[in-house]
Amino acid sequence: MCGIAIKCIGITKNFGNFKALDNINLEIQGGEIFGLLGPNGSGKTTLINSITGLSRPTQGNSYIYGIDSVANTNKARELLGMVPQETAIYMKLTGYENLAFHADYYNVSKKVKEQRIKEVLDIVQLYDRRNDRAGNYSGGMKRRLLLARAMLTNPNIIIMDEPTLGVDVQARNAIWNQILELKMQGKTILLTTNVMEEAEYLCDRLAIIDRGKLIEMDTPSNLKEKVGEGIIELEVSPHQKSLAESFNCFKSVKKVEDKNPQYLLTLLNEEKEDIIPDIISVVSENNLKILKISMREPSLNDVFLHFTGRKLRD
Ligand SMILES: Nc1ncnc2c1ncn2[C@@H]1O[C@H](COP(=O)(O)OP(=O)(O)OP(=O)(O)O)[C@@H](O)[C@H]1O
Repeated sequence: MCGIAIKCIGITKNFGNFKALDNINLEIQGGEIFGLLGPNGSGKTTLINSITGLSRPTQGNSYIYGIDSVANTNKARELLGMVPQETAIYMKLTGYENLAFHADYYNVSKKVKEQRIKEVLDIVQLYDRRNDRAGNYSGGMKRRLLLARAMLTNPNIIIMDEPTLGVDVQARNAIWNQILELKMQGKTILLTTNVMEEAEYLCDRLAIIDRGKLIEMDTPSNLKEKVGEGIIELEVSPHQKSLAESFNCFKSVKKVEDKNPQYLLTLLNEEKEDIIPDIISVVSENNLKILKISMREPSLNDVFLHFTGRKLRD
């Protein structure tokens, strides 16, 4: 479905005196994979709960394809599938029974129920294990069962709260592939994550969330471009504070950070290749020894640090 799938206007959420969300505005286009990237406690779950109508914002409104998700929660939810963070599964029921229960709850007609459950179990590769108790599934299998459940009613939008939380690399890759497959089918995906590799690999656009505020919103590559063209990591012996000032004089250096024992030099777009010999000269003029020097592309961690002054996972 094209158009604006999810829209938040001025979402603020207070818990007592604590402001968990502060005036969040965003628009997610149909067919996008959109990520909310932020550390633990930054407000990601609170925001998706506001979007799904699970929690009423103190101020502001969210719309799912134009339907107000608080005023018209049931109608908005018909367009949504939700993968919650907690393992909200009936552990004593089998995988199949969990889905059948959900299908009945959402009034999936008897005629299509069995076929649809088979389809979603096939997609998440749990069909062979359908008759095992969900309590005996691994962490990755439980998350895949939740994904199957979210897909059961074939919703246009799937919202996932930390889709790969606590799963191993193999299960993570399987979930990532399933998310990309959903995008190929034209679904809109909103996910939360504090894992930069996940955000980078999956998301068309990201909103950086920190302490309840939306700090920046763009594609991963544009966000990285906003930081700079490259990052040089330099370590010298002995570490000398005044060196940072010398690097600041280079015209292709945008910012120098002294993260003793390392200096981090963020580079501007031009002339970045020429800078390494200049750095080496300055170091040797000061009679210091280079222990390490390397240049790399900015990461989403650098983006987070740049915009918030903190690391994503401090
Ligand atoms: N029901 C509540 N009552 C009081 N404070 C709450 C409540 N729910 C969330 N908070 C607080 O709001 C802030 C945002 O929490 P939230 O769960 O949205 O963060 P998050 O970014 O999803 O974190 P995580 O990555 O750990 O899931 C936190 O400081 C949390 O303690």
